[in-house]
Amino acid sequence: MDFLDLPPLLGARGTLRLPGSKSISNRSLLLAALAEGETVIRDLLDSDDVDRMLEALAALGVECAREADGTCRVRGVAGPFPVKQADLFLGNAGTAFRPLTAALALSGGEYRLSGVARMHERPIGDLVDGLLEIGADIEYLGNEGYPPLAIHPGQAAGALVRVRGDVSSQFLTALLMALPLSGRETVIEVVGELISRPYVAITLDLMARFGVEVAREGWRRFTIPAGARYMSPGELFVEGDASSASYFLAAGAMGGGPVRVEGVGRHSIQGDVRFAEALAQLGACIDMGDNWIEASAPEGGRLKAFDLDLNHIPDAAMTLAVAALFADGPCRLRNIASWRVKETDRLAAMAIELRKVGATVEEGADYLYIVPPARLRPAAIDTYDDHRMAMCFSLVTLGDCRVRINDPKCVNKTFPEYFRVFASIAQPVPVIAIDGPSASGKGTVAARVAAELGWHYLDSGALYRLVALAAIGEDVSFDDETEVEALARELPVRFEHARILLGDEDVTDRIREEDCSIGASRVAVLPSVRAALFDRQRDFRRAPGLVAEGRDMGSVVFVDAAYKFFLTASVEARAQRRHKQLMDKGIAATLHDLRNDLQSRDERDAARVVAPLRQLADAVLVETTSMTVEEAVSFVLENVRARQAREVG
Ligand SMILES: Nc1ncnc2c1ncn2[C@@H]1O[C@H](COP(=O)(O)OP(=O)(O)OP(=O)(O)O)[C@@H](O)[C@H]1O
Ligand SMILES: Nc1ccn([C@H]2C[C@H](O)[C@@H](COP(=O)(O)O)O2)c(=O)n1
Repeated sequence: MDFLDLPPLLGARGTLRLPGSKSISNRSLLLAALAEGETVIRDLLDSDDVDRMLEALAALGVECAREADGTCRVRGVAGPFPVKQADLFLGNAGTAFRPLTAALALSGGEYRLSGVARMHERPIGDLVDGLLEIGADIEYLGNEGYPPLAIHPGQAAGALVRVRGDVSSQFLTALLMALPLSGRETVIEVVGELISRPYVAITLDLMARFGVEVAREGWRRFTIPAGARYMSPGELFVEGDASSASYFLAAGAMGGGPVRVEGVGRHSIQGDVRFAEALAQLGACIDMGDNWIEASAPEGGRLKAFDLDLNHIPDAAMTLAVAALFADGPCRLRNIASWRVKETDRLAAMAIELRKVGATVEEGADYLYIVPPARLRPAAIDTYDDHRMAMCFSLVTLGDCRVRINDPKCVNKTFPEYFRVFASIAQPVPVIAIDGPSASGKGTVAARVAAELGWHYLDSGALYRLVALAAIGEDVSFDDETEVEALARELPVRFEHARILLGDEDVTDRIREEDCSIGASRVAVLPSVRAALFDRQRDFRRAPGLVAEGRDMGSVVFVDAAYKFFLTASVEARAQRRHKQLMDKGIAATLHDLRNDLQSRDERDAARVVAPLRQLADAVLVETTSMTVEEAVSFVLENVRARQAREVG
């Protein structure tokens, strides 16, 4: 399984340009295709769902020319599609599948529409029923009520059509966009309460831009006038995606901010801009311009607990489920039953994954009740082939908590560049990685640098020494990888101030003895032991920062460390330092033996296949043979501070 590890963050701030709205992109493409004249669509979203729509339109005889800058020129066919036979694969793109079903039912041809397995689990029966009512001929090729579909030439002709509004507003959208093809006056009556109304508002707004004005009586009855024909508006700009904006606005509210998104603003036609209002209700500071929105943390720092009906912003509401983890009390998200028929059953998926990071969650038929944990827990998040799950859970990192996002490429559905853009506003908890050979002084220097900065300190070598000690205690051979790995996974270790406890035993000095030194370098060559200690080491990364020392801090465990050093000294100097260190502790050793032992450990550490000791190209060399401890500490601190100053400047 492909995955992406995201580090814990100190905060978020910055400005970004949003990708185009998926809803507007796919609606615009279809309307431009059915219209008379050429439409130049600017800032079209570049994503999987839009690709599916473009492929379908090409197969149906519509010329669409896409340019690198996000412009797409569509030569409209001025009515039903000219190609009368086609087999269309629409992936998991609901915004392509539903409207095309309706438009093809009125195009008088033989068509087959299919998608990925999940698309075949998403209901379409209510739309098909509406189309059958007006004379369309549609056949289910799999399960009744679900894709795939075969559409045959029918007599679809308008008049009166009824459609349910309480499962997906896309059914109504599909009928609205397709029915002008009949040329007759058609009335659509919504049965049941219409959900996600803002999405229908987008449809009506875009239809009007293409010259078709729909008369609306509340949200129950819509009349398409006789003789309605789509006419190209010439040029059309796609707004930034308001649902995608929600992750960044939430990041600003949860991570200090300000975070500004460009591409949507107070005149947006997308309902999800109202996510900003919801955030404001949680106490976030929101500012809005014509084409931007900005969010910062509440005055008191913490978001307020909430109980909200979120029917009007079903997609952006998912972001609030993660925001609930940052609230000052339990939160309720109500009226979100539509989540169950989206890319996955989002109610179930969200509940499962929120629990993984420590929340207590009650999952109702149409609500979630979320009790935030006192402290978030690192977890590997499953994303269910749902782009929004992946994007939402990236925000957990703002709780000083690392997360692993499984199958991160699912964001390609709507926002292929998401993680790159997220990284551009993220402020990771900084790491100073100090690697080097034995007895070079890296432990002494790292501990002092950490104390000076008030950061956390990781002595990664101690973990390998502890594994060696556990192996000695359990009489396990250092070469028995399976047994040693099991010990490494279960290691009952606690770091308490300057003391190290294994179980209840204080082993701070014991692990420095020679048998543990040699054992540590032997167990450290075992790949599964290194893997077993990987997350344990990464858990030391906490605000305000971490100084980590060892052999592979900069190369493997904290590859993204902001500051990397390679601290070394001649083997002679190191042997003398170790000799003095042992003498001071009253431990007998000869300089000759220590020198040999250091050399063989260095060779083993440098020669092993996994995570060998080496100086990285991006690590600053600290050659300490003729430096005092104080000089080495000052060198590291000055280097870090100089770079911090450059970054701020
Ligand atoms: N620049 C230095 N000059 C002189 N002595 C030093 C210097 N740096 C460290 N020392 C001393 O060398 C000894 C070994 O240092 P330390 O234990 O920090 O090394 P290390 O690289 O962490 O070793 P190991 O990898 O075995 O854990 C300590 O007693 C320390 O005080
Ligand atoms: N990141 C690390 C840290 C240590 N080791 C190995 C190599 C050493 O021989 C042994 C003990 O380390 P020390 O306490 O001397 O720093 O553990 C490693 O492979 N990777």
